[in-house]
Amino acid sequence: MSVNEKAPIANHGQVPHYGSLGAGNGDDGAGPNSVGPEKEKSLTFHQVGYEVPTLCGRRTKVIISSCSGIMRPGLNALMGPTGSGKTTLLDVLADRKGRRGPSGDVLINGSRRPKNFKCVSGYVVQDDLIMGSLSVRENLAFSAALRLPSGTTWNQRKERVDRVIQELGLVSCAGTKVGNEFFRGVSGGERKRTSIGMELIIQPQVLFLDEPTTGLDAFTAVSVVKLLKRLSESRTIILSIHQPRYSIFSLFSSLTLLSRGSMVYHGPAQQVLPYFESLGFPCAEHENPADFILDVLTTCEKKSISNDTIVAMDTSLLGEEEREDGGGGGAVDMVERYRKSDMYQRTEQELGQVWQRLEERGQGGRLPAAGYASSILWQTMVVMHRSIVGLFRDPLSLYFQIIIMVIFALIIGIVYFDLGGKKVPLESINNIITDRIGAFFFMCMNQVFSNMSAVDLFIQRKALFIHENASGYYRVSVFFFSQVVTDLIAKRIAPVLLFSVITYFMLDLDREPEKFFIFLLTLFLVSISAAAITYAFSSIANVTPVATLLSALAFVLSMLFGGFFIALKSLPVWLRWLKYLSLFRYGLEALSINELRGREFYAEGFNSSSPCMSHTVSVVLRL
Ligand SMILES: Nc1ncnc2c1ncn2[C@@H]1O[C@H](COP(=O)(O)OP(=O)(O)OP(=O)(O)O)[C@@H](O)[C@H]1O
Repeated sequence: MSVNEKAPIANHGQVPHYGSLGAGNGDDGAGPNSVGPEKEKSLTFHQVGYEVPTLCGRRTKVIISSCSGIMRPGLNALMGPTGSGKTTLLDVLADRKGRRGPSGDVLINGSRRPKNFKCVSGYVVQDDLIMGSLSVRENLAFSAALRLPSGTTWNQRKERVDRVIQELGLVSCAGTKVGNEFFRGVSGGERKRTSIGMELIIQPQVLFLDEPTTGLDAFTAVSVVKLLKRLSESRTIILSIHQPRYSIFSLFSSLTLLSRGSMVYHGPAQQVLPYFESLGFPCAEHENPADFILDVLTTCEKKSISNDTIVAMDTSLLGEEEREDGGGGGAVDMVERYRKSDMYQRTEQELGQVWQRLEERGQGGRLPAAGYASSILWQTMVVMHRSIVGLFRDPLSLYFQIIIMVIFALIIGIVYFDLGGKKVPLESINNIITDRIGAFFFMCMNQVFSNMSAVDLFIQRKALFIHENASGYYRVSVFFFSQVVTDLIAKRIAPVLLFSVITYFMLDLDREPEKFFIFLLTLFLVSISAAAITYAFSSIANVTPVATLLSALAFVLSMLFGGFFIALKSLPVWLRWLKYLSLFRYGLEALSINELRGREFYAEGFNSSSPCMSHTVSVVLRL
């Protein structure tokens, strides 16, 4: 029994449910192009295109153009040679390409897609973006916690998770960690099924999958597509796929073929070979249909790119007409021929009727906007809980941060050990200030540069965040807040506390409790400010080296204008304002004033410069 059939959870009005998209599974002979009373129970797309600006920005590059069709409940495959636009079309249909770029209309059950369609549809990305340090069950529970309506009880959520685990055959590995690049977890097939399960939690009526068989061995790939076939009995599944073997191809209900961004076939998968044969491309008896189709399309594409390449091309794959006319036309011909086919005309006619009905309904043609299923507070709690669990499951970076901080504190403590109380030897009188300022400078430097470890904070999980945010798990602010708070408490604040205690007492700084807390607060603030700079670069950069270099540049400039290496008054006037941006300046000044203001130091000893050699002097230094 499918997940959908057993669903007992009431929809509490937060996530619109669009009802069944139709009972047919695409194998009932109706096919995607049939005209009939069920035609609106589907996803239809009308003249869909996608363009991106070129590098020079003045012109646009067309990635897909004028794609129209109908996807009914069943397994709808998008196929085509590499770079033909499968993923782009899938993303446009799933409303994942933003506002600029896509054109055309996508309708669900004959109505315009709701705003935030992402919240009510499922999308499984090619790379299986799931948290590796959590188990299969924990990942599914995370999805259930955020994507089921807020009125859902804890038991109902658990029940839904259990059912998905059973449905997808994940019972034996439910408690196993998914795994990541550092440690092995579940198998590739189990990981893919977990990704599918993350989306099935919300029982989407439309499920998109980008190349779900990539990276899987042949047997696992077949079992995953068989699973999808079973799930497609009650929902529309649209998947892009590159070159499936026959056992997978035979499971498809409908097939959409793309060539260089245009559709060259859209109809029942079983009719594609007769269609190609009618164009003069007969498939050999034992040839895999998918291989054959891609060979034909690739050959035609190559042919249209350059007539020179036809010399090296396997012309046996061309139709009779192409062989006779010496190879003109190519992919353009395939598009033109499809547009002249009965299949295309039938689809257009049916789409026309759907469109007409939409226009008759006037303004009521859009489905109610979908929203986030849970409140911002709940999202923050759930995402933060996952961050904390993830941190403690993989605590190496946390331990390392603490160990490095302790080592640095001990080094500073040893080098500047016992800077002395009130009384110092006369020959050290000059060192009272310089040693302290030197120690404070190194403390600030340590606090600032140790935050370089935060450059990965937003880069490491960027892909996961983009996917989850695009799928309507949580808001951007929720992710930002949860990541920052977890990182600050665990990796910034706790190590500073240790560092402060060790250095303060080893250096024997002023023992007044108030001064110790100001010292601690100053180091906290320096550390947090440096972390904030690193977070900013981590958010805007896509790769760690760029974020690291930008952070290092900011810190070095901050150090330069901190007043330690050069007196700020010696700087050129037009550069002096930079001191206001220097973390080091604020940190150094605060620590120095805290330690030195109002203190008195006594120096006593033998004065060698005195003409009277036995004279003893005492100096009182008041600051
Ligand atoms: N934002 C973009 N800017 C420039 N070119 C793009 C952009 N997005 C896609 N393309 C180009 O559009 C074409 C189609 O890309 P798409 O990823 O949709 O193809 P695909 O059929 O899924 O390919 P594959 O099978 O290799 O994954 C490719 O040539 C790609 O380089």
